[in-house]
Amino acid sequence: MDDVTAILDQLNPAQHEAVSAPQGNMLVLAGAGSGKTRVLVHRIAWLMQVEGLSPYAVLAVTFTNKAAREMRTRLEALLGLSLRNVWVGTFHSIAHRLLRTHWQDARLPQHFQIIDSDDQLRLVKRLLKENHVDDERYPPRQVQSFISGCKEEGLRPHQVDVHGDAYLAQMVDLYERYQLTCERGGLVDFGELLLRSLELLRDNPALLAHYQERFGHVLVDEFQDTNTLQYAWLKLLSGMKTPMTVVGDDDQSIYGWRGARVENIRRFEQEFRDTRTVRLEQNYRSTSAILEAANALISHNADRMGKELWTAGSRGEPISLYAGFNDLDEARFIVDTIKEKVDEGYNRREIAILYRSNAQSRVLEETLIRQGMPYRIYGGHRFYERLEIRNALAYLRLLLNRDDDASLERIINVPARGIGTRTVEILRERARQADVTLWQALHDGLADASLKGRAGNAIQAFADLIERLDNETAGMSLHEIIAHVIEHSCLVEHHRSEKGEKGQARVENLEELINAARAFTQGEALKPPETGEGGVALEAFLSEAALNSGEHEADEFEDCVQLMTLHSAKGLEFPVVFIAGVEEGLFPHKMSLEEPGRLEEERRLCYVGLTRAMRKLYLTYAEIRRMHGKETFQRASRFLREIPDEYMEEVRLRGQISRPVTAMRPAVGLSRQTSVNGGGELPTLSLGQRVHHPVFGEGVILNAEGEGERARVQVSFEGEGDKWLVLGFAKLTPL
Ligand SMILES: Nc1ncnc2c1ncn2[C@@H]1O[C@H](COP(=O)(O)OP(=O)(O)OP(=O)(O)O)[C@@H](O)[C@H]1O
Ligand SMILES: [Mg+2]
Repeated sequence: MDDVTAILDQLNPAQHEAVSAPQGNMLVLAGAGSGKTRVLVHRIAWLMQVEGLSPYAVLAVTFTNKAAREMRTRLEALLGLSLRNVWVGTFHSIAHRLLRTHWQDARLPQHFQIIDSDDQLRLVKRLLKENHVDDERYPPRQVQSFISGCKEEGLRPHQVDVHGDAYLAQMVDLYERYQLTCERGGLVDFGELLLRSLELLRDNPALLAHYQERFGHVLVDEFQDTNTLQYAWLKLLSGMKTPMTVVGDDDQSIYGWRGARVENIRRFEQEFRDTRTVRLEQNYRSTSAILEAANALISHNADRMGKELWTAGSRGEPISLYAGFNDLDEARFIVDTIKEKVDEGYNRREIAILYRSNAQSRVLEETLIRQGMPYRIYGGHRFYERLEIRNALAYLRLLLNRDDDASLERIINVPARGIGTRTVEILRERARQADVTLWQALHDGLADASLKGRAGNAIQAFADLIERLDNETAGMSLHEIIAHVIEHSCLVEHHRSEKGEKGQARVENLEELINAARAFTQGEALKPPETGEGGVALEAFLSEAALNSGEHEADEFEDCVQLMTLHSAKGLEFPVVFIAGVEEGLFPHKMSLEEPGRLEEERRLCYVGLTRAMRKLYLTYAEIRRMHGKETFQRASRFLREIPDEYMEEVRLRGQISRPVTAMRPAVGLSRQTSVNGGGELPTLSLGQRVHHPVFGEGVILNAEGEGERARVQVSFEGEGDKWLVLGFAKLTPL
């Protein structure tokens, strides 16, 4: 009985009940950190150990592959045996496994290929062109999301009701052609994995019976984020007979924008027979200050399923709130505080920095790198490794050096301009034979007319574009060059037309690259360049970017700070958590303010963020942030006001040399009328104030540091950009 004791030992009575309940349908509905995932793991162990279920008979669905690996490890530890045969995975990985095993029944070629969303988009564009469909009326991204949306709802082209609507009929026609092309090429997109495996089971009664027989129990974590298709898939697989255990939290439903249906929780209770609903109310993760703050925040949402959460833990430290002068100061505060925490004895991996938008990581990453603090971006790429950033950098590299083959290949058809892989192969072959670079081969091919027709025109247009960008940017400053190139190469437009969060994030990242360039020339962020303008600065900037992307890479097992978006933090926990950029427009994200229901989803995302913290939580925001290439004044997020004061404490600066002096720091929510310096003969200035300079003209004070004679201010001048000026010398007049 030792093993059974191990399974039940570390559970409270409600968890105990859930884990050891007789087999049947069960819904565990409970708030964050109440042990839902723990219950799921222990229930699997119980089913195997006590109910005698074979490892082969368990199907467990998790949200990420990492969660699946963790679940397997924890199970092996509980049961003391190796469990390579258990089916634990994400919906996609399980569907994939089914299709690989039964490719014939699924009417797929044996070596079918999975395509990602970029491949999918390329395919859609080709179809639009081949069929002479106007891509202004039917933007490729829209067609792509229409197709994915249909698949998520389980709809094949003939099942979409067009109601005589010509526009919709065209969409459906494209969907049909897309599907035909995929069938011919043996291509399977992500949505198809699920839909195809659903159809596989539905249309093969013998196979379905086999799996229904085989799986003795189906378990699902993070059930609140399942979509319509996933729900249908579970329903089919269980045949409403195989018992299911699902765990979830309606307050943590954060993927509505991707088709997740929180209603699935209620549907489950209604549709699955004799569902036992268990509520867990004790939170084991966080201090009571953190938990109460999260409870208060989420209470601002209407239409919740209602759950109570309490903790027996201590109140702990209050949540620290820090208002940075700007995003850089915010990052400095975070990294300095992390250093203190490490000195206090925390491991770096116990500390996480969470943010709403991907682009926010750039300033944080640079500050971490500068301070020699190893970090890892969880569930995503580091800033300089992101696809859109690498594309932009490839254009810039090509401006400096046409012979950079890797960069040329990377962007020759990005955004798509009709240069196919065959043309690129011809170029490559030519270059190899003549022993020249691709750029050279391309020119030779145009000169001797061996590249002609449509391909020739497209190549010519590309060569012209690069030359034109080069000419147009001559004499520009670094950030202007970058702004010009990302705009006129149409990279921004390319991603802007992408629907949803992903495209938005890519546009934000590109804009963030302009910010990086500005900061670079001001010597704020990366190493300051030796020489000032244009090409030289560009070269220095590109080298730094290359270094940033490779050199400081921490390997997976190194003890390093964890950076991730709030979305990817779901299900995880860390002793120390920072949430950066808690500002209106950023979090809640401005996109969410336009669509009904989205604000509540942002609030749930905030609830997810707060409840990741175990012992200490920091919320930070910047009063001035560079966004979309320019400085904007930011307001503290409404979410901060929704957390009662009693759980929060404002952090003020402790007057370190590398930071602005205390007197300059405006208090949270107060006006910025704080004195920049107290010196008698110097003018009294405040952040955000307009000033006049005899040479640079009018500008706004963005930042300040140092004291007395040595105090410096950063001023954003119209037309002159940002400059740091020493107050003692600069003749600034307040306006
Ligand atoms: N009975 C218990 N005794 C001690 N610690 C527990 C108990 N139950 C859960 N925990 C611990 O509490 C923390 C939260 O548990 P778990 O991650 O399972 O919660 P969850 O409900 O899945 O959270 P989330 O909603 O964030 O996914 C974990 O560190 C877990 O080990
Ligand atoms: Mg969990």
